[in-house]
Amino acid sequence: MIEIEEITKKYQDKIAVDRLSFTVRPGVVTGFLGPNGAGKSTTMRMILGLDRPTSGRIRIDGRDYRDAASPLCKVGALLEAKAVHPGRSAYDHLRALAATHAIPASRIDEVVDLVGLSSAARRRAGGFSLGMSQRLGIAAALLGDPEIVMLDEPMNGLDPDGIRWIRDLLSDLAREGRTVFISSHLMNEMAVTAEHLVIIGKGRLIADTSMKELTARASGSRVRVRSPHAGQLVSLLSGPDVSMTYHNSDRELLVVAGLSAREIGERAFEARYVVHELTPVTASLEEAFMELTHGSLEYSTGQLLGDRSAA
Ligand SMILES: Nc1ncnc2c1ncn2[C@@H]1O[C@H](COP(=O)(O)OP(=O)(O)OP(=O)(O)O)[C@@H](O)[C@H]1O
Repeated sequence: MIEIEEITKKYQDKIAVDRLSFTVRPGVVTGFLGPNGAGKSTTMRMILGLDRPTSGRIRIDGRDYRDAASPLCKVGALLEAKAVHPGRSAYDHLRALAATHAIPASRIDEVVDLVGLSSAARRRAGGFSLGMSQRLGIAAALLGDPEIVMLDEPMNGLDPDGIRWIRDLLSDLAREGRTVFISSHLMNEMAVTAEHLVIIGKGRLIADTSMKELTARASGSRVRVRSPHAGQLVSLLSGPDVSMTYHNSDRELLVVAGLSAREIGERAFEARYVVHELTPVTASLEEAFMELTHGSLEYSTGQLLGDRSAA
């Protein structure tokens, strides 16, 4: 378990992380989301003890990470895939890491196999593609068979096969009871990989919620209605708290907010209008994310324009 309590990180005048608190629990994959510059990498570096919070406290299974006797076996992390000596082979890179923790050579073979690098393990890591470097970084993170796995943008550079592979790997690790914490910009991938989400913007917590709750909350009560009487339904359903989107390109389709599918169906039935579709709309993670982080973007287009007009 990772417990973050009120951490703040300042770089001179810049507040990168601002009184952030959340807990990452074992047994589920937790996604860490936020727009560029939100403070994700800074938070991950602080969890690993690579950066010190200006204030606040981080505990790993109840203790400071720096107190752990064998850090690689406690937390396996991938922060920067390209941070590997370019002249070393993948195998030698892992062997050097293993030596610091008395990890046997058999474990190196296991992780190399697990990440699908067996045929490339003797090649220089400097010549690796981003996808291969990611696999090597993940192998290094898993080397100590850690209870906690923390990966910064692990899907970066992976092809669709690679993404599916990492998705399955992360679910397996969580199912084994490990704590799995991953950041990603790929919303749609996060939607099918993470069960729980921590969303930050400008260093602050925006949401700490399950994927299901988040998309349900963002979807509101929109309903897709398909009917040959869509025009008449607009008049029938209109009311003070109801808004409707009528598509010029598809005259049978209506999207209604403010009424449930049940209410719409009953009213249409009473007025004897045929309805071919009544679908409650669930927001995609991307839509939910945009809705939540709107206003938390460090460099949004609107903000840039605003800054210019003020100058
Ligand atoms: N060493 C540093 N010195 C000064 N400012 C920094 C430093 N590291 C990070 N920052 C600033 O802190 C803020 C958070 O950066 P961070 O890299 O943690 O964000 P992020 O969410 O990981 O972004 P991205 O998704 O773009 O990687 C940014 O405004 C960044 O410019």
